[in-house]
Amino acid sequence: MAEFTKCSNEKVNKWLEEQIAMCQPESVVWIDGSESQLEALRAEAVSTGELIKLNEEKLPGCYYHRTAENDVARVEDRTFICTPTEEEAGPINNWMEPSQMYDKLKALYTGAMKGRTMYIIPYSMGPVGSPFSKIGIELTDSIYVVLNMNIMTRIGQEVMDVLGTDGDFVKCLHAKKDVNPEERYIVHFPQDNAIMSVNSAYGGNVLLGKKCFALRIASYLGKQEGWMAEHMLILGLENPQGEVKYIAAAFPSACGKTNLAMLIPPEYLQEKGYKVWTVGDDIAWLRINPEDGKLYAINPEAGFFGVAPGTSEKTNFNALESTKKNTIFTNVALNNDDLTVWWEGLDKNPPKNCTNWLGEKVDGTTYEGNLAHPNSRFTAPAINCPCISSEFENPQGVPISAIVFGGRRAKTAPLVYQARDWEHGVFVGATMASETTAAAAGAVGVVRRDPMAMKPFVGYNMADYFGHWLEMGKKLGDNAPAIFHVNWFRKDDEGNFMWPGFGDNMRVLLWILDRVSGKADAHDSAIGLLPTASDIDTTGLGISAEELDALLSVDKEVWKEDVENIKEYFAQFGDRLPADIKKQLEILDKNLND
Ligand SMILES: Nc1nc2c(ncn2[C@@H]2O[C@H](COP(=O)(O)OP(=O)(O)OP(=O)(O)O)[C@@H](O)[C@H]2O)c(=O)[nH]1
Ligand SMILES: O=C([O-])CC(=O)C(=O)O
Ligand SMILES: [Mn+2]
Repeated sequence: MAEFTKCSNEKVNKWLEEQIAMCQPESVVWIDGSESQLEALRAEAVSTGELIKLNEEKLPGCYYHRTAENDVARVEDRTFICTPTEEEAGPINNWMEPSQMYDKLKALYTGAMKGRTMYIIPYSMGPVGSPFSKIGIELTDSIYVVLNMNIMTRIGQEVMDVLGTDGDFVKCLHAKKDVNPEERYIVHFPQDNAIMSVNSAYGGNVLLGKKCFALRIASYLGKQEGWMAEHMLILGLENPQGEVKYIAAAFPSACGKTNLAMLIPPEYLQEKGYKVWTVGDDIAWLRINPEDGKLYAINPEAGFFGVAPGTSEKTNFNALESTKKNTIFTNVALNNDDLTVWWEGLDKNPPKNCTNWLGEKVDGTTYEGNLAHPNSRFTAPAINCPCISSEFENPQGVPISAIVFGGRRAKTAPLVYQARDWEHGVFVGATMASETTAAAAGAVGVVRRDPMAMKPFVGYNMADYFGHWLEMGKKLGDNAPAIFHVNWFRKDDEGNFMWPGFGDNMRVLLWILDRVSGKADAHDSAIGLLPTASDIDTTGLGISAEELDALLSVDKEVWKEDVENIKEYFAQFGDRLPADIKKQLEILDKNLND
């Protein structure tokens, strides 16, 4: 068995011994987080071709990587929640009895790291040492994973110092193996605080601090411990008086979280003094502060794992700026002449001498297909972001004034509406639906129900998760943030987006905050509280009153169809579905038929 240096925590040592015995790596290396160690790993990855060093003048500290053609997105049908009983995982998660799954995985991991190095990455989700942070240790045989985890989380010896001799940690094991999709598994054992990933090298499947820990395991812990782990961006909106209010928003993958989190207000609002500050772009951990009883959020991550295509100076200047140094690009196109990167939507100049995401040398100016994969990504340090919030490292988090749900709905959902109260808001979240995107393997553009944007990420029974939301509302009482629903993706009959989106979404955020502070009116409708069209500021937008009315319209017939779909969806939860959710469905049903 490969030698390894023991640490002062016996639980860690015991676990390491078992994993090393099973995976049989040739050598074992602790990641201490030092720049010299990371630099040596970058050089090694470049020497083997795992990474390509990009143009040092144009993209200092940046690297390029491609994953296998069959390994470019999360794989939901290979993702398992292995609770002791199937009931606990619930009807929308894949489940297998834990000991059976451990046996299956053991066969796959045995000898999986032969001839390779196992890296031990201690990492903290949340600022190191914050009372809200949690520690994981990921074992991996991929330098790419080490370097990405270094950007996405806080890693190294300082984390081991906080863990101490007796601290608990989430056990994360990743073996890249041979990326065989038939034997790919992303498995969570919530009761054991353990995650096992094998036969993939794609980010969402292998950066185990992110969706696996910070959402699936953390949502389970949150239910036990009375807090929430959510698929939410966090932004601060500063008004001309310099006051900042914070909004948390849950949208499914590739539905605009990173974009909204880094929004640049339209010019006329900038001139008035409005600003947006980014706290997080993907995940929020929310807790009730015992001192003031309000809901506070931290971003447990340290970087952005963002969708590259569609990111441009125009659509998301701040995200693009964030990728200008110390960033890893995955599955985008490479410009072979000057070693820079390109993706669809960056600009109108695809590189002529280009390597596409499949690794083929092509003429990018005439190539027919996508040069970058639609789910190609950048991994960028959050501190690169020009609008990173001064509260980004605040261990207490930021107070949340409004929660926003949203998805891609060509019809059905209006631009924005408000829930009547917390219970109704939980129902609005629970009945979210969205068209599928390239972020997960499978068909794109199919409407599916995605409660709170957590369908792929909830670590226990979804019905109990609704119950937990309701419970949190009871605890928050009058301090509960207002809840809204938005839809930037409504389409006209020709299939064009009706709302300009991006920076102009600020106009909707302003209505939301005006509602929170009691400055704006709303009128009740079958589905909730709708803005009066004149309350959405359309200055300089070039959108007519009729167009805005259409964006805010609620077609009862379309909604009635949706209700039938909701009923079917809820039926799978049987008696576990909370009574308050059933009651809200009856109210909606009645409102639509009145
Ligand atoms: N039409 C329209 N498209 C948008 C808007 N905001 C984002 N998009 C597009 O939606 C896609 C995904 O946006 P992101 O902000 O990366 O989505 P995300 O929710 O962060 O995705 P994940 O990182 O997968 O969780 C990109 O192609 C964007 O250009 C908008 O307001 N309107
Ligand atoms: O986890 C990933 O692969 C990327 C991501 O943010 C998502 O899919 O929501
Ligand atoms: Mn994102």
